[in-house]
Amino acid sequence: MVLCVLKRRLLRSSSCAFMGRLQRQSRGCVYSSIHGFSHEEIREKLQAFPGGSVDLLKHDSGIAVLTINNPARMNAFSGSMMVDLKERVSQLENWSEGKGLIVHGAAETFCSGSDLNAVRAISNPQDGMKMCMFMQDTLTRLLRLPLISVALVEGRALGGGAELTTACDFRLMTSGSVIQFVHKHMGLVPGWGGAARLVRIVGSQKALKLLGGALKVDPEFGLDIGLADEVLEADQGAATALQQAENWLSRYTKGPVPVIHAVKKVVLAGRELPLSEALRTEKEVFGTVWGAPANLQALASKSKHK
Ligand SMILES: CC[C@H](C(=O)O)C(=O)SCCNC(=O)CCNC(=O)[C@H](O)C(C)(C)COP(=O)(O)OP(=O)(O)OC[C@H]1O[C@@H](n2cnc3c(N)ncnc32)[C@H](O)[C@@H]1OP(=O)(O)O
Repeated sequence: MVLCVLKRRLLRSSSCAFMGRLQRQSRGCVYSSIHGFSHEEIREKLQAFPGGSVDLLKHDSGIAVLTINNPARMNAFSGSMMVDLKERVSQLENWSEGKGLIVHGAAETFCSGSDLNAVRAISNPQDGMKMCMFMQDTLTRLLRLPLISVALVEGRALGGGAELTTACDFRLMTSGSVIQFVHKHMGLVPGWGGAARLVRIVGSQKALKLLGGALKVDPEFGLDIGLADEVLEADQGAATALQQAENWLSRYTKGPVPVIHAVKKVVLAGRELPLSEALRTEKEVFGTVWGAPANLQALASKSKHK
């Protein structure tokens, strides 16, 4: 009897710890006030550099489209767009029916990084650090969404735009597109978390070459080094690149929401956590799908995997 109660308490407390860990991991804030990070202060500073927008459209299919929208500046990120992006990510964190996300740029080009006009105005180290923390926080939360995400790269993804592509699970490149970490040419290194993520995607040797040489990655090179997952050729049937990206993504988002979320969570754990912690997380996530409706339905239907 006592043993049972103890066991139940232990289970409850370990499941609380697990939920806390998952929540921290999935909400994924990197910085807090201990790091001198004041969300409100930075937000106010960034709002002083307006222009463009970041737009979110959620489809009934469970796939949302996030559009970086500042075509007059090749979709460069103004300060207010950085704030917009954070708000859109918060909305996606609370989208319980969501399964997939496509991030793309307006007018057939991806994003040319930070708006250089804003960059020039805040080119002192203190403001640079604040912007860096703000964007690291946002892009980490973007990558940790329980959705399967794709960056659709048309035209150019430069500087911070290249970094944004690495905050998605996959990258699709259209013919003629280029991803380029131009930071070295600007006397910089990535600051939006792009270097850390790039190393995890292509490995440290290739990341060193891409950053050290500010190399232009075209679709063929992208596929070769594993930065691009697929090249979308111009479609004879006149499907737009966005429609092609939706078709591509829907292969991975087919199925019930809890199962897709579970898939993303176990992969995220494997990607980010030390093995023993990743295994524990996998066990806990497994516990949420084992015997759940989708599992019971599959068992009842005697499915064959031919
Ligand atoms: C380095 C890291 C840093 C960060 O992490 O925060 C950054 O991201 S800094 C930004 C890095 N990006 C750049 O330096 C891009 C500079 N721009 C270009 O190389 C070209 O404009 C290019 C290749 C994107 C497009 O060239 P194209 O000849 O096709 O068009 P235009 O040059 O005429 O560009 C049209 C229009 O857009 C303005 N533009 C482009 N990028 C930016 C930008 N990042 N910030 C502000 N404005 C940008 C460009 O000035 C033109 O405006 P216009 O008024 O017509 O002159």
